[in-house]
Amino acid sequence: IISVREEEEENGSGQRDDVLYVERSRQYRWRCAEVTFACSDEAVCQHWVNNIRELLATNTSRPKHLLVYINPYGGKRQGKRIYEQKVAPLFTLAGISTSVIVTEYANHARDHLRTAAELEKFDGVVCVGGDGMFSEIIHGLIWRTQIDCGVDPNCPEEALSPCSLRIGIIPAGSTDCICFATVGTNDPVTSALHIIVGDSQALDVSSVHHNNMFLRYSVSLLGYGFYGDVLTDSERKRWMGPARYDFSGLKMFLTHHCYEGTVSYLPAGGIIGTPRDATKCRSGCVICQHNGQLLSERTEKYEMDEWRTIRGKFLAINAASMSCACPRSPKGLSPAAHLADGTIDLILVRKCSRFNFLRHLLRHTSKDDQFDLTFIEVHRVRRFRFTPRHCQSDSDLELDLQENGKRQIFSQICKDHPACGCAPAYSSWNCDGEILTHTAIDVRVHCQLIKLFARGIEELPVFEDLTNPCAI
Ligand SMILES: CCCCCCCCCCCCC/C=C/[C@@H](O)[C@H](COP(=O)(O)O)NC(=O)CCCCCCCCCCCCCCC
Ligand SMILES: Nc1ncnc2c1ncn2[C@@H]1O[C@H](COP(=O)(O)OP(=O)(O)O)[C@@H](O)[C@H]1O
Ligand SMILES: [Ca+2]
Repeated sequence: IISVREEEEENGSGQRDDVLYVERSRQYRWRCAEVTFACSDEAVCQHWVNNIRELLATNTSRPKHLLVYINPYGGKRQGKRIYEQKVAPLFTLAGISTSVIVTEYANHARDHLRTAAELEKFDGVVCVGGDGMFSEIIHGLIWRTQIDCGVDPNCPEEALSPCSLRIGIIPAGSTDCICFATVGTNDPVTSALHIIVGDSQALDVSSVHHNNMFLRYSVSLLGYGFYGDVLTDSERKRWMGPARYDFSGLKMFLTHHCYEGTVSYLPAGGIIGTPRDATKCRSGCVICQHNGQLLSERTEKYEMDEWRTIRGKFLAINAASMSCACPRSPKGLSPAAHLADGTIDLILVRKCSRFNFLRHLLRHTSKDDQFDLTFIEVHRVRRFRFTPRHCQSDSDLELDLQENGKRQIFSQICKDHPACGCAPAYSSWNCDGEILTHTAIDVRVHCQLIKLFARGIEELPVFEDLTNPCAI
């Protein structure tokens, strides 16, 4: 139930109650529906209304005051309109009060959250925008929480304090994969209803460091090579809107650059689940519950796991903290990844032909397994490091020089003179849609650090039969 309102019958014969409630619709969408109860005895009617209101008021998981940030420039620049027309009226109906901030510049929301007075008077934060805007919000919120709890947010070894404020995402960006992968659809009304009913979904957050210096947090995709290059190229084409990713995607597919480097990772031992599982992370996921519990009890256990190292030439290195499902790929980059199990799926795409890379890409859009190819490796990890070949340690470099002295010198020349048309030595990291300033990184997962107003994707009934209320 969203809310209830009473009305006098027009002919004065008793009273009517209109109950607004959530109705499930196709493809994980939710809608606001209305049912009217009438009674000739006004006292009985009033009793119904009071009871429902009391029940709603005592429900502590439902938010009453929300802090809303709108990015007016995300996606198709419709954030403000979407919020005002589709979301605000529902919040009003549900009796939720809001403080709304329309951002004026990049990082406005992040900086505001870091310093906002009386943050504790809110029950949650709402982000109207895309993955980049969501990233701003978590950077503000996580930083603020650590300072308030006396934890050093810059130290890579610190156990971070979980954030108590939940975050709601109203999708108004270009990819919106965090919304899609936690709700099942990118629909502002559905997201608003998940906020109103007070849903809660924990989410893992990865911290990214360079030489013990904090760079950023990530919740969806950390991608080097292909996805890094697509993002770098697409930023110059923001005027194209969300289509910029398809354009740059095709361009970088044709460019076909591969990058050399070393990946080392700490496998996620002792947990259940693998990246090749057929079971997916769904509402109330038992794997997330089990692994989350395990991690909170035995932190020293996985300290004993051994680091493994892989050197090679890669078209892409993708670290998916969640499935990264989005409208472009409804099953996502790592279909069996979990939202809150404390692990990342590390996907290595080794150098291969354009034809083979296309086969891999196309499988993101069909039911075929994108990992079932000889040049793909996937590992479930808790921590990983990456070093591009050209900034390895001196001893590594000496080894490389002995191996291939001439190439080393030539690639340096190429880096200084990019016009020579030779392949670049470095890509960049795409961190939830933002470019990282460093290529050598150390990544660590913080299990269930934040919470969303969502419940994970719901298991669909075998037949999505909307005429049968029992089936939904
Ligand atoms: C040929 C079809 C290939 C389809 C492959 C699709 C895989 C898509 C997986 C996308 C994972 C996205 C993970 C999320 C990233 C976002 O954080 C991030 C920021 O989002 P925001 O703008 O909302 O703030 N978004 C992105 O980095 C965008 C990545 C989009 C990649 C699109 C790639 C398209 C590839 C097209 C290849 C075309 C080859 C055609 C050859 C004939
Ligand atoms: N008022 C603003 N002006 C310009 N940029 C902004 C503003 N508010 C937020 N941003 C930035 O816009 C970028 C893209 O936002 P996002 O909502 O993710 O849209 P998209 O999905 O289209 O990339 C983010 O990096 C965010 O920091
Ligand atoms: Ca995870």
